Amino acid sequence: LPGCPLHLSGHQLPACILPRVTPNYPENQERPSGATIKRNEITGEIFVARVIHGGLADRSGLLHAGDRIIEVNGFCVDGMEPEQVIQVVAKSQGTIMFKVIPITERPVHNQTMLYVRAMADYSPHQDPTIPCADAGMSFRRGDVLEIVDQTDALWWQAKKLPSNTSCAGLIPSTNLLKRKQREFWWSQPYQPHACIQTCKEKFHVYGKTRVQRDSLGFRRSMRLCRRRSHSTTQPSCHTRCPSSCHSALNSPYEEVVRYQRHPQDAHRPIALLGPPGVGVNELRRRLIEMNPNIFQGAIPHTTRAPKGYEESGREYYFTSREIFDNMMYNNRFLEYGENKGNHYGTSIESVKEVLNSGKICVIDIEPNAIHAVRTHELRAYVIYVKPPPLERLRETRQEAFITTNYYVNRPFKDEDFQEMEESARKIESQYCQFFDHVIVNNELQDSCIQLLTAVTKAQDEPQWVPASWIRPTES
Ligand SMILES: Nc1ncnc2c1ncn2[C@@H]1O[C@H](COP(=O)(O)OP(=O)(O)OP(=O)(O)O)[C@@H](O)[C@H]1O
Repeated sequence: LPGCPLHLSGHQLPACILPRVTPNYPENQERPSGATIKRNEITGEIFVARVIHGGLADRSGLLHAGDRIIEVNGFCVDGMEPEQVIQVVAKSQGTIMFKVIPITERPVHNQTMLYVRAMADYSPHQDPTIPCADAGMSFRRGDVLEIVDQTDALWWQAKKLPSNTSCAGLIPSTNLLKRKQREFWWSQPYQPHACIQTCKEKFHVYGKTRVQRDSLGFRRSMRLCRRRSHSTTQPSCHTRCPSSCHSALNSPYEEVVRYQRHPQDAHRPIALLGPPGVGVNELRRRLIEMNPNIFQGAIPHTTRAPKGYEESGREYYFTSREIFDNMMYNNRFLEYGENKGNHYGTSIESVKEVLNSGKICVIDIEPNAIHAVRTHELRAYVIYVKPPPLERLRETRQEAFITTNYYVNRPFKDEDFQEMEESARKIESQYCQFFDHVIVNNELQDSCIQLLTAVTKAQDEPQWVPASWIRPTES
């Protein structure tokens, strides 16, 4: 490998020969690239353990996993510890000469490209088991990764997208990361029913009531009764807190594919969510009002009796308790709940009805309904509305009003903002990997423009979506 300055790293395990990126190699600016080596403990022979995809060794085409290294720059490496081999490499200047016995049967790389969305955070420098931390790649929940090599059962090679580097990094395979998550899960102190605690907290956080404010029924009582039902009936972990309770058991990577909606296909519904009072309803209302021929909300079902001016199919679908229960048991509701003895729910059918009419359905959901809208059937585009920093909340919400259990339209107080921020932190910590887009609701006008742009992109531009939406028969 002519002239590559080498950097030593990976003091932990099987050693790395990692030519560190330097200005001489501008295309590799961000990460080390090269290969890792290992020693056969019985024979003392040194082998190339892994060649990093797109790194120097890979691009040279001269070193391959399984090659036996005999000499480095004339030094016989047999019997040396991998760290000593690295020392030799490190001291080399200019051209580094490897004498190798090539592996006789090179594995054939006929793997298809795999793209995944990370459902967990990972930091190689906090993982003592990684063969070489400097060859590792960190990622955060929600990142889309291109898996370029899965030959090793434990350590895959991947690039984070969008990527401007040719060089991959090591990441734990699905099985390995699952194992790590399980180990972490068991290492945590026992917390009795952590999931239900979350729900209670949620109810506490979301425990403000909202009156129905306009004839179009924005927001309706859905959020309200959802929250109330948390207080009256203790929800089961599975239905209410899937992401918090089962994260340790779920796959840490979700396979994704690039999906471009065909102009003749139904539009993707837009699901807005955010902490109480952040402005989800305001943004949704403004979007629909901007062009009611294009955007429409879903009409909820209710078991309550219609008021004089109400018409079934306009404000609500008025249904019997029997039909409501039936829909509930058949999982036909995205959300449902109870308020003052009446049941309310947003059904999948009511969303599809809007979509079938050619319009874009815009709904607001509770965070735990994300899983109900991220399905093959609906293919929703999830937009998270995030509060701006406290200072900006104080400045922008001077004329705004909040409706709580006790007050209708009272000015915001500092404690409302703090509650909003706390709730935002919780939502983000549990669900950020499912957000397709985030809008920081600072200036209302800007947020509306951002929302319109995001909604348009969701319909007209390719997006990463779960592969199961496109190949629904596969799990
Ligand atoms: N960016 C903004 N700047 C100023 N005021 C805003 C902004 N966004 C929303 N508001 C105002 O804040 C108040 C609360 O907004 P909204 O009712 O939409 O919140 P929400 O997220 O729907 O809350 P909840 O979950 O409690 O129903 C409203 O008076 C709204 O007009």
